[in-house]
Amino acid sequence: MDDDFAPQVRSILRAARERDVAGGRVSVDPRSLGAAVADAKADGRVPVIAEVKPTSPTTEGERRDDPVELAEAMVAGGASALSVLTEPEHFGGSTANLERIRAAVDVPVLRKDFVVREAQLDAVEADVVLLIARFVGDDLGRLHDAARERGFQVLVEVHDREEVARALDAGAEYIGVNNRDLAELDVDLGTFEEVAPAVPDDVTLIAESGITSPADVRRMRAAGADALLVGSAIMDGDVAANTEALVNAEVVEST
Ligand SMILES: O=C(O)c1ccccc1NCC(=O)[C@H](O)[C@H](O)COP(=O)(O)O
Repeated sequence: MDDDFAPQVRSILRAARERDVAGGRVSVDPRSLGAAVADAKADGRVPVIAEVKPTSPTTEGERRDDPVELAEAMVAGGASALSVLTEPEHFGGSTANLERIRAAVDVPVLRKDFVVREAQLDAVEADVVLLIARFVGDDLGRLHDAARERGFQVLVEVHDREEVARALDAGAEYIGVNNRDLAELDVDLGTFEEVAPAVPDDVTLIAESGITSPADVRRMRAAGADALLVGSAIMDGDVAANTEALVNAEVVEST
């Protein structure tokens, strides 16, 4: 299976498989992601999940600002929820960052990492955890159940319609379609447009990766996205202003 992935992704997976977790089982009382998305829609804001992403295999350099200050600026810019990278080797993240951010803000916080074993769910409390269908293979249902038993909401990330079917079999209530192809690391917003019709209306559907402008936001929303997960375009420059521009992408100017 790993041969299908770009070398950077194979390296991420190797590191994920080797990462140990000390400590006991977590039990989470989560802030509702569904309610945060619904509140934004009711206010005429685009539901944006802004990502604290210090670096990545496809980003040059690393943003070294205090992650809590970045997170607070994203919330000030209108983000409905945050995604926080906890993967240390390739994304400059940490579980400590997530703990500090979750204590500082009142919006739901997604733990963005590459969980491949049940024990890794216990690394830190978060409102939502990510499971990547392509990485966990046949373990998706078991890991989804294990995460739900701990109280987490679960975002299942998919890249094609076959993975949507597997996510639904696992009981997914939140599905993210990643526009970034983990085999090649190419980004194509057409992926979301192709896959979204396979997701039932009662699932909260999130468009992930490659969203860089208000026009991209409108394109993903027109294709059925309930919410958008945006990292690089928010992290590049003034994070509050960048978030605000995407959150207000559907505001019609009155003259
Ligand atoms: O972002 C990367 O370079 C990357 C490389 C390999 C595997 C995963 C990667 N990103 C993970 C993500 O899911 C994104 O951080 C997230 O969807 C935001 O994407 P973007 O808005 O394009 O930064």
